[in-house]
Amino acid sequence: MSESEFAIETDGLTKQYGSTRAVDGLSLTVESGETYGFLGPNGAGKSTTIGLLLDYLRLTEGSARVLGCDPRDDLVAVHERLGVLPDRFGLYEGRSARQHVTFVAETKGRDDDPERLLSRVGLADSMEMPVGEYSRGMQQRLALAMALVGEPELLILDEPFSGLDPNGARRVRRIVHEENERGATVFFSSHVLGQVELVCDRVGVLHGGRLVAEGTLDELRDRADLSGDASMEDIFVALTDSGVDRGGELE
Ligand SMILES: Nc1ncnc2c1ncn2[C@@H]1O[C@H](COP(=O)(O)OP(=O)(O)OP(=O)(O)O)[C@@H](O)[C@H]1O
Repeated sequence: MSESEFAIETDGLTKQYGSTRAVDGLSLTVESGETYGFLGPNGAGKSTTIGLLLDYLRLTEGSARVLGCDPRDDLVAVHERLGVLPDRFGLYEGRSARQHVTFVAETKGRDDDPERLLSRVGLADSMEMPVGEYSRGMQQRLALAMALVGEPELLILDEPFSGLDPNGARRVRRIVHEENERGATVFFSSHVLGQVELVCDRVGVLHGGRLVAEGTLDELRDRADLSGDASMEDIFVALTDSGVDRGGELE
């Protein structure tokens, strides 16, 4: 276990692509054991941030720590303790879901039961089918099952609700709850605001590569000057569409 109280810490994290600052001086902390929703409109920099946390991308400035480790130095150690649902995941079309999960378990040196994990994501009945025959939502759920292998300390999920029907989304919400109950930290990006509202302890709102707000839903409502029954969508629009100062953080 890490000695850090933070599962994720970034300080001035920046990624420059030519003239585009995809992530611009991002400083955020995700506490161990919390469920943190990383929200932002298309192009806000969510996937780029996740890529930097996982060292899939090289940062331009600043720093990141994941489970107390610098991902640039401790890549293998960090990845063993992580479950990741990437933005773009690759599957072997001719292989079954069972083979995919078994492969991940072997790679991580774990003995998870593939059937149990695939049941959790609702794929038990189709786990022997070639995944090339899966729908988009089924592939997404398989990718989540692969992320769950080895009871990771930290789950980093890029848009876990994309492509899911309401039943699939409900199942994923339940998994997020269960993983959190078992003690895992869950960090996920989304623009599906309703899902974020239902599962997150805290939310960070990214806009133009910068954190425009961070806090509990109640704190964000206050910051956006909205009433107590304002939805996550109201908050999101107020914070990303108005003149709220960029980079402000909640107390
Ligand atoms: N490889 C790249 N080269 C140049 N610009 C890039 C590259 N990858 C991302 N960008 C730019 O960086 C910015 C942030 O993109 P990113 O994919 O991180 O956003 P996002 O919040 O994940 O968006 P979405 O919700 O649409 O997935 C965008 O302006 C995007 O065009």
